[in-house]
Amino acid sequence: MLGLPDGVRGCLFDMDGVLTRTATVHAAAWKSMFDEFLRRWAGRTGQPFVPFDAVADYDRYVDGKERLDGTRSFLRSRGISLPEGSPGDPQDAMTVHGLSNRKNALVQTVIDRDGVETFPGSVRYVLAARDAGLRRAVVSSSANTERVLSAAGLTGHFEARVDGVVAQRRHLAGKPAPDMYLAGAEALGLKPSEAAVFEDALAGVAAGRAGRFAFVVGVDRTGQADALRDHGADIVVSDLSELLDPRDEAAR
Ligand SMILES: O=P(O)(O)OC[C@H]1O[C@@H](O)[C@H](O)[C@@H](O)[C@@H]1O
Repeated sequence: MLGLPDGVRGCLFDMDGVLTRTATVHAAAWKSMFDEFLRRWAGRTGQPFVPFDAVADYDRYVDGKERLDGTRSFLRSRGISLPEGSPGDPQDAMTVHGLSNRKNALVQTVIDRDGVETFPGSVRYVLAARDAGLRRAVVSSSANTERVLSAAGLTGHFEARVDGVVAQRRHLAGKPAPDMYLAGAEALGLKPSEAAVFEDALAGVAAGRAGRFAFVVGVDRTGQADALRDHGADIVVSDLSELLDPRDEAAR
């Protein structure tokens, strides 16, 4: 049913890049923040300025991870060590929290200004899953999940949400650890062997694999199908509508 193996009773959807067209908003905000920082860092250290690559660096170090983990992971890739700082740090502070706060301000400005677009094929899939009696949760590293789902008009489509805010409150390890997806399955009353994971990020498919979920669907929006498979996707599609029965699509 719906392109899923028998025995699957629920779906765990990542949000940015799977349900909503917000992965590009995040990638642009990361680039803008890191390039500002890297210019300052080059001026301070005398090393050349090498910009953040919004595709390669984003996919490898940042995508799918909680905000602070993304900041730490990219800085580590450049051999840069900054103090952690604290959550209230100003946006120009040269700390992990300061850089992360700057990136979040950029994301929120764009979301509030431009709103959020969905992927129509994903919305059709979620509705088909509901009609088929499958349970549905959103499992996103983003602390802006509630805001994004609401701006996209999707809030009512899901029975549970495990996001960056919940993960912090419950001390859940971020993706690529499986903990957030395990919490999503639990919130739906399902075992991992009864749930499918839908992910566009390498860290996310790795989390699905690590949690031994029934099925991991890799959603390839950027031409990284092989990498999604290598990190744990059982199947890769470019849009969730590919998993829908064309007859159901015609009737919808
Ligand atoms: O900064 P936020 O909204 O808490 O989101 C954290 C991360 O959430 C993930 O869903 C995105 O793939 C990342 O790009 C993003 O950085």
